[in-house]
Amino acid sequence: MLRAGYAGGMSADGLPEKFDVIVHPAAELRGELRAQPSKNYTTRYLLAAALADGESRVVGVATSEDAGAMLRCLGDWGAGVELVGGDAVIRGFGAGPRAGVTLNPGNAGAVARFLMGVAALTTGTAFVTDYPDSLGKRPQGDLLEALSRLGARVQSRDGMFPLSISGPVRGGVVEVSAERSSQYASALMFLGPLLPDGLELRLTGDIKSHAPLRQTLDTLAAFGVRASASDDLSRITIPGGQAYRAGRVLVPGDYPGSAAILAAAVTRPGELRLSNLREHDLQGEREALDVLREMGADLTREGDTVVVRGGRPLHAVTRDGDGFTDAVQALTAAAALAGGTTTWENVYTLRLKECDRISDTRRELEALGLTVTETQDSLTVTGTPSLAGGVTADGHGDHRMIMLLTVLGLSAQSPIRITGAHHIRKSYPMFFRHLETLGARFEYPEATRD
Ligand SMILES: O=C(O)C1=C[C@@H](OP(=O)(O)O)[C@@H](O)[C@H](O)C1
Ligand SMILES: C=C(OP(=O)(O)O)C(=O)O
Repeated sequence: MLRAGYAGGMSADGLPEKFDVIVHPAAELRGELRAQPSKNYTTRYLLAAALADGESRVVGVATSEDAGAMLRCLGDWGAGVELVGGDAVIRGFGAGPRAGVTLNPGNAGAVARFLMGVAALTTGTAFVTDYPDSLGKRPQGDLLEALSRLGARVQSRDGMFPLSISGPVRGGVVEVSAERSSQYASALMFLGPLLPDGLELRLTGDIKSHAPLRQTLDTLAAFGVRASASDDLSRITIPGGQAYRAGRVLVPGDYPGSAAILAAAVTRPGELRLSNLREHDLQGEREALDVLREMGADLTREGDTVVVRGGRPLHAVTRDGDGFTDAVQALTAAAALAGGTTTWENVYTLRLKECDRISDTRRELEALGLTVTETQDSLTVTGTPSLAGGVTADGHGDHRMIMLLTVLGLSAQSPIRITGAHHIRKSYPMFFRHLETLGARFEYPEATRD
């Protein structure tokens, strides 16, 4: 089976297997880029293609580790997986993934959760991860509870990996908490149409990450699955006995990763044209453009191309960050270089991602000399017009933290070293290469953390 992304030795980005990065200050960033394919649409389209009978083509798939994790797990479950040019051709297993398989979704939270939902179609699937300190610490209990209320047998280590799930289940009405992650509800949405009785989902708690839930509905529709939802998404109805319809889907550009490129471009002099970012897109991180504009950035749109004229002074904002959860780290970099004090509210779920993106951000920014405070569900940063740099920062094994620290390094007076920078490959393998084409300079010494 062909795999996306890193496959041992040197990877497609031409960088070593594990590396730190030394980020040199950039006088300016100038050039044109095409946004990489969306992580969240890639994972969804690949899964929906596997749940269809017949052959689907997912055009322009991401080459990130998370995409690779999904492809690997679907292959292990019995799907035919072939990479042809930039596309994935998937021969689906329909409602019948192989039983008795152990899946390893790597460090991919959404991939893991979506597959856990679908595992209720099997008479036993085990889940392990080689990231015990990251995915292994993320909570799965809300989804396991919903699955067990539907009649699945579940086993786990205190609601975390490693775990196992056995069906079959019939479906019906079920509650699932959406307070810690939307991925639990998305997981059940992928499962629902293939159950005899379908699913009447009741999302409980203060629902977080509405945008990815709408992307899941969008994906179901793209594969011919009927589903309806209340405006606030607290009730989602998926009739049972349906089939996913195989077909051809095109992955749109990735807003979360692009938010980091945009944050870099607005904070340095120069000009960037970033294409492949469609205007009417359900990715919540599209809002990053509005936030940067509100901060004072010169950012315009020409169709699917975003044009940035960088180096304008930025000022602080206060925003609810839940709608653009995967862009908060990128925007925090802009906030750290802006005048005034920025607060991201309603971002508690950031604590439950690849690292604790509230406390770990505070620690790293404080080490860079910034003033940062946190509450349970907010992060506040006071910007500085002049960042000294000259320090080593911990990437916390988290691609979004690495993006944040890289953007800061480009604006610092002395280079910043970021440990474990290879974890950028989880979502954006070409991140450093893309910035290099704009004029940034990096060194890639041996990694000093895993
Ligand atoms: O459904 C998805 O693809 C995702 C949902 C979000 O997670 P939460 O729902 O946990 O916020 C997001 O952070 C993640 O990167 C991808
Ligand atoms: C949190 C993220 O991903 P996931 O939850 O899929 O691991 C992310 O991409 O920032």
